[in-house]
Amino acid sequence: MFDLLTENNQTPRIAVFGVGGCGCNTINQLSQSPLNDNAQLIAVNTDAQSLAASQCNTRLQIGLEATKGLGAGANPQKGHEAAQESEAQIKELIALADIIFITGGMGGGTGTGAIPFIASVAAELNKPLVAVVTTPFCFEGHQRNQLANTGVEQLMQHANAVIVLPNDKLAETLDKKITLVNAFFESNRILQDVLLGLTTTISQSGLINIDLNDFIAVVSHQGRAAMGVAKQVKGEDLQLTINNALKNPLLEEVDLTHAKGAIVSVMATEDIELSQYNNIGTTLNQQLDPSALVIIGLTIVPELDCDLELMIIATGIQAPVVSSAVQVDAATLPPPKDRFASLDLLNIHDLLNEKSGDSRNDLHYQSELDIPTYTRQKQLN
Ligand SMILES: Nc1nc2c(ncn2[C@@H]2O[C@H](COP(=O)(O)OP(=O)(O)OP(=O)(O)O)[C@@H](O)[C@H]2O)c(=O)[nH]1
Repeated sequence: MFDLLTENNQTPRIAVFGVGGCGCNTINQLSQSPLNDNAQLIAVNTDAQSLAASQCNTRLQIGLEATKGLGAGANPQKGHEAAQESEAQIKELIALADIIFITGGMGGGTGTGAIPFIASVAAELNKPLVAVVTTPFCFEGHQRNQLANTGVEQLMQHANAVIVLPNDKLAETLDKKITLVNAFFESNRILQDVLLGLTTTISQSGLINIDLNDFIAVVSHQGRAAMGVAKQVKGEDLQLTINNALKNPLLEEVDLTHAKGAIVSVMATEDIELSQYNNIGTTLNQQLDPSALVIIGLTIVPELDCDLELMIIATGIQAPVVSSAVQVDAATLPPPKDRFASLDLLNIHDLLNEKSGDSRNDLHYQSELDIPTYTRQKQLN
């Protein structure tokens, strides 16, 4: 049913699980990107039809008995049972990797129920796991938002780090007139970029390396994680770039002073000055918990089209999160029933699959979303 890379080489083996409709969409789009050979994409779903449309080589249908291949019907309990039923296959896939990334949308049945279960299996096998999940749009209703919040809480009990990207925040960055399908598609591009950034960070050999052990040391602080990306254009103040990365509008508003660790990946031309490099470390140390472990990797990219690019992942954030999902005012919403039925999402998923097939050479979108250079360069090669 699946075939995972087992080659024993120096670079860590990364398994990227996309779970449920949203997770499978994201890794479908990710499968179009030039990923390192050490990263294996694994589509996991209860929905046989959606899985059949996946472009990933490794596909795992979970819970054949529990769901009959028809999805979990927005019931996280069903999603959990489905993953439990397929525990043996999940274990086998996790055992083959050194680090696990997992992505999906919280608020439905499969992702919300199965992602925390998969994270618990990884914890049992002592494999580090970083989750990147979305929370529903406000218009999806109070019920989905509540399911999503419960799912995130459960996930945090098992994952090393949980990066939450609220769909509303993703939408804020898009044109107000964007169609619903395009909003999902573009938000998947952002998810895709976060995952690509993560896998690249630990696969790349730089001048100052971030190796797997560094990465694990920082993500080992359980709790929320936040990730920001920014570019320093020529002549811009470095401080401004660092602040832009720390105040990434895509992420939940987290208080970084509670962060216990940070991984910083710097891409720069060979002109980078020692003082600039030091400045990044000093600024971050001022913004984070004084005891935070900060690791800064540096990769020289001679043909970089800006002075430098920063990717910051802050981990171990335990303080309450100001989340748009939590702030939903039930009184302003129509009756608390699920207005975003899974059937609608399925249709959207079909359209997204078609769209991701169409977009392989669509560099117009990429420049619009300011995809980091390491992604673009690989795509152009
Ligand atoms: N950004 C983004 N969010 C999505 C996408 N599809 C679904 N979502 C979000 O993820 C939540 C869960 O939807 P799905 O992933 O389709 O649900 P599921 O986990 O497959 O669960 P079931 O359909 O109940 O089996 C939704 O409420 C949306 O907020 C997508 O393609 N992109």
